[in-house]
Amino acid sequence: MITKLGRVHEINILGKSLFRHELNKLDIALARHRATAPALVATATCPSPHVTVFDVERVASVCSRPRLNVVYCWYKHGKWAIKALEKGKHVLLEKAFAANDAEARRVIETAQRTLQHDKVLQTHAIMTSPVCSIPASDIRWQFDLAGGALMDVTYVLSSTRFALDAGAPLCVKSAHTRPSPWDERVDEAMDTTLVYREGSAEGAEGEYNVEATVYADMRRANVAGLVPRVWELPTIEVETERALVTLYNFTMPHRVLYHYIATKDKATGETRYETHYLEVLREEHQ
Ligand SMILES: NC(=O)C1=CN([C@@H]2O[C@H](COP(=O)(O)OP(=O)(O)OC[C@H]3O[C@@H](n4cnc5c(N)ncnc54)[C@H](OP(=O)(O)O)[C@@H]3O)[C@@H](O)[C@H]2O)C=CC1
Ligand SMILES: O=C1OC[C@@H](O)[C@H](O)[C@H]1O
Repeated sequence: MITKLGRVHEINILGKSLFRHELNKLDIALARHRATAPALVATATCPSPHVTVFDVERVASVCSRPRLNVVYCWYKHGKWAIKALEKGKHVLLEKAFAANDAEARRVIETAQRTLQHDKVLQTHAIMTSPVCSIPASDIRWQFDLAGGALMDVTYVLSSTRFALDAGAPLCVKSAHTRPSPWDERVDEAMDTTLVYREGSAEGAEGEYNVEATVYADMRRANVAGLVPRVWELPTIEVETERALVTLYNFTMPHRVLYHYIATKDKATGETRYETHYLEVLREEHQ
């Protein structure tokens, strides 16, 4: 399930790189002539066996299929995108996504009217390093070098902002620190709740406020003094109205370290797991 693909104009800017990395998540593609469709897919940077190509004139009937959720359209016309949007599908459009101003406005108006974003209710991001894994001499502990847990594992903040498509937080609701044993000005751990405005990235007004908790710890105690908490590799949980999405180890998705993206459907209780290892992506793109 893709809960939110982003605004139409941002998708266009992302272009090929999004196509390359997101292709496996796409369900259908549209081609002007069914006969030429395989050739079109073959020219893609990373042809995916998961993409089914349909004659674009069939978009309305194809989009009636409930399991299809995203339509990738690489034509400079909005009419097919509008049909897909009318069926409640997300659309991924190549530039220019419309032939003229009026058509562009129709696409945007249709998207705003039909796309139902799964509203984000809250997020929780965590990243910890086991006690003794960072020696006392490390720059991460030095106040003059901007040391401290939140400064070092800032991924908890960047992932939160990514999930919420948000700019800087509106306010700090609470913040609890555990000072470093070597310098109390440096946070060894930080546990904070921030309020963000969803959609406020790059100066946008945004839509609604969301509470986000983050926990960063550079000297996390082992369980029973022995077991490092490997499950606290950088992880973010994003709770939406319909799902709980967990991205485990999103910064270092290597096979050795393991990672996953879990999507739990709140209605059915079912959880779907997927992995996107860097090595696999690299191999596929060579
Ligand atoms: N983007 C990413 O994925 C990652 C980013 N990082 C970031 O990279 C940075 C370096 O981390 P890491 O390589 O592990 O650290 P290292 O301890 O290996 O390197 C630290 C560097 O800082 C220099 N240094 C030490 N003291 C001072 C000082 N007082 N003034 C100026 N320079 C100093 C050292 O130089 P000298 O040898 O001369 O003492 C050394 O080159 C950190 O800021 C970290 O947050 C780290 C890991 C991953
Ligand atoms: O950037 C980083 O990524 C890996 C962490 O273990 C490290 O402390 C941090 O600097």
